[in-house]
Amino acid sequence: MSGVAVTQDYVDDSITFDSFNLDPRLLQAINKLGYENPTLIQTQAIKLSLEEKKDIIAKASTGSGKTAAYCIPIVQSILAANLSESQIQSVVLVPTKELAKQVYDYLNQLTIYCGKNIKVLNLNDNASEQVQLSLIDELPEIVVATPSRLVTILEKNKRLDLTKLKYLVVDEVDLILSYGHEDDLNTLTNYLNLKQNMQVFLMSATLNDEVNSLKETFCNKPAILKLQDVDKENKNLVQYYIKTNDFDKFLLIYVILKLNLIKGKILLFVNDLDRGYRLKLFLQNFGIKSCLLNSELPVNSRLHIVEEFNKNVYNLLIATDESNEYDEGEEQDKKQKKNNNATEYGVSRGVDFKNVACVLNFDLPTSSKAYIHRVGRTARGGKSGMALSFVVLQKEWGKHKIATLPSAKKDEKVLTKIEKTQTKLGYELKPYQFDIQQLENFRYRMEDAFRSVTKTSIREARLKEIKMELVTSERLKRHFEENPQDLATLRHDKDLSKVRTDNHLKRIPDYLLPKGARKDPKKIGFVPFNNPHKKGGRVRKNKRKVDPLKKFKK
Ligand SMILES: Nc1ncnc2c1ncn2[C@@H]1O[C@H](COP(=O)(O)OP(=O)(O)OP(=O)(O)O)[C@@H](O)[C@H]1O
Repeated sequence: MSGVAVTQDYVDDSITFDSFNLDPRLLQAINKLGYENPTLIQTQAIKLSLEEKKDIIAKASTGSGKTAAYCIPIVQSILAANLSESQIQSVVLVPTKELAKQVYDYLNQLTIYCGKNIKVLNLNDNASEQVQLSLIDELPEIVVATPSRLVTILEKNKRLDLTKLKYLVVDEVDLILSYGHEDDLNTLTNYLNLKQNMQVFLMSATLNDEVNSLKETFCNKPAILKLQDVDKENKNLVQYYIKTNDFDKFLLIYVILKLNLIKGKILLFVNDLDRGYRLKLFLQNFGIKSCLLNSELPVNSRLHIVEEFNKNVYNLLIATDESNEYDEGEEQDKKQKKNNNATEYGVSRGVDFKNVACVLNFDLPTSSKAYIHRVGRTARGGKSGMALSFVVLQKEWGKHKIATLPSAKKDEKVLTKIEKTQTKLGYELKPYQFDIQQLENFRYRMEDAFRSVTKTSIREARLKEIKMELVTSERLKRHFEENPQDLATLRHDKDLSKVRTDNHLKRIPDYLLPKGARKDPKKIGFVPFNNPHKKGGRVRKNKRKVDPLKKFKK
């Protein structure tokens, strides 16, 4: 990731990494990553951890560099201790396999110049149990795992000794707790020498009440870092919403994508599995390619999809966010909570998606917290980004049965909460003004395409996709290490079962385009969509550069 920088707001440019007295091997790796200055959370965490040996509870914005904030002190301490015999010194707990791989890869980058002095093991990779056991016997200095995986291995294999552990990290701690890993964490306490020469890091962009109980169990007078508020004047994330109805969401997305109204890569969120397939099939009618990311896909495919998306192979990723988190005070249905445990929720939470221009909430999340994590997938790594959310008006909800999503009934309520939280963080959500009349030209084509996607076609597509991905996943498994080049041919954005031959829908006839765009297709992105007569209906001129929603001009 050389040349990449986090959003300037977070960077602590009064300090350089040299000032932490880090081992030259680590400094060189940080250099290679392209980091010039530490972020605020990194400065604080590195100092507190290395100089004061403090336990740390950190709440810092998405994309503010929390991973390095705990990885750098860990790697530094291991190098400084220079133990003659290796031993398992650190455990990093993360909520998903995706994050396990991400943190594992990151640690490998940080330790690239450390030779065999630091071995990192990902307990959630695909290696067979035999292989994993032999890797455990090699006593890796750092182990990355989900809590459930770690506990399974601990219970099965007495060779995994964590009594000499020096560092324990729980990343995305509120998510780990919200979704039933408490039992695993409690079991884990039996295998640790808690509060005895062990430093603990609890990290997240959002924290909940349950973190307090964890604090009592695991931490010893922790330093609590809250680095949420950044410079209010200099925001790289612009946020819009559109109030609409269930059915018109499909019209909006069709027009936005077909007319290329958003420049750059889009990460689109839907709230349930079938909707992801419905949307993909619907867009397929117009020749719009997309790639799905959901918990049902084999993990290898998921990892590969994220990797390829980060390499800009796909422009549109439809992620299913089944987390359905609730804000504090909102009673969460017990059944729902159980369901969340069963599925592997949050395939996108915490994932370091690169260069996402727009997070598009096709379905609004159910909580302001989930919103923070979703929109935090953009405006990372020094880039600007936008979030656009479709919000279903309560009075419109349920009028179009097939297009309706149960959670959307509360969209307006959730939006109010989101606005409140974002205001606290110094952000503002603006209504995206446009002239709905101009969309109407596209309505019959949208309806045509919508009708072609039936329940049966969704079911078939889902089955086909999983079969396809299982095959891909097997190939990925075998080839992941040996032939990375081969992977390029394994695309995940292929069309799903043909719903109908809809070639006529793929092309937009000239007469349907707003005047400014006719005859010159290149002009499409600059067509007026806003009603210029409406107050506030235009995007301000000087916003054009940072605003990925293109301005329309006659
Ligand atoms: N000091 C730095 N300078 C430049 N870039 C950095 C720095 N620290 C981290 N980054 C980069 O910023 C991006 C975001 O970092 P990271 O994934 O750790 O964020 P996070 O705080 O964990 O976010 P989330 O809460 O969403 O998981 C990564 O691509 C990372 O490599």
